Amino acid sequence: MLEIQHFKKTYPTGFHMEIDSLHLSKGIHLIKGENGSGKSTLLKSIAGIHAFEGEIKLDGISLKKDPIPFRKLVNYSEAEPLFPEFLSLDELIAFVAKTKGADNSQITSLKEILGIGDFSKNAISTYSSGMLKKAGLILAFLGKPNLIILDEPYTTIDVGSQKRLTELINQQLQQGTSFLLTSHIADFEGFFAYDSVLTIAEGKLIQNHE
Ligand SMILES: Nc1ncnc2c1ncn2[C@@H]1O[C@H](COP(=O)(O)OP(=O)(O)OP(=O)(O)O)[C@@H](O)[C@H]1O
Repeated sequence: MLEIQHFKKTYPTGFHMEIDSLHLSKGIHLIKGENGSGKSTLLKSIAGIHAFEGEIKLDGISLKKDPIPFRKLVNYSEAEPLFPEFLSLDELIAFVAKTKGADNSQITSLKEILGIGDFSKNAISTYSSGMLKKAGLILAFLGKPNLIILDEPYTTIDVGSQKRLTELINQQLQQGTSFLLTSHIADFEGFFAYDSVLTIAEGKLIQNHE
């Protein structure tokens, strides 16, 4: 599903990340690591947000050679999403749904599962941290992506929403979508039957348990 070759990323602050070779099969994968180890850097690179050296391919499509087809296959939810404050979530959903090919029935169903009520009509500037997280999550599920990347999906959402999110991820997995997740929740390894668990430390992949 996902292939990474000769990956390098350096920030001006001095942080350096390097992964020589990584291949992840179709399914669900967990990325673990301490604060500042490089998890979000890797996820943002795979999502096409950060420039990097090397090659990233999803189902044979290269992010560098075919950036638009690649981005159509990957959806991403940030750990701490930021959106233009003057827009409402409904406006954001309408925009992303058009680019990702999501229909109204999918939008209605996702809103119900994630517990997104009338607040989606209001400007983002009025949202609580949980509402903002739900905004990032719903956008990541729109359309039919091959890979959904969720950075810290469970932080700040309530317990009921956490349970429904777990069901949603399992449902999408059965329909053939792959997932790449990170979490600092202590028992997160027990949440899903992961196909692999990767550990990152100081910008290096130190373990890859199949
Ligand atoms: N835009 C940036 N510019 C410069 N340095 C950055 C930038 N983003 C991240 N870093 C640095 O890169 C390193 C890795 O950060 P990253 O956000 O990938 O870690 P993380 O594993 O996701 O951490 P956390 O668990 O705290 O979310 C850190 O040292 C951080 O300071």
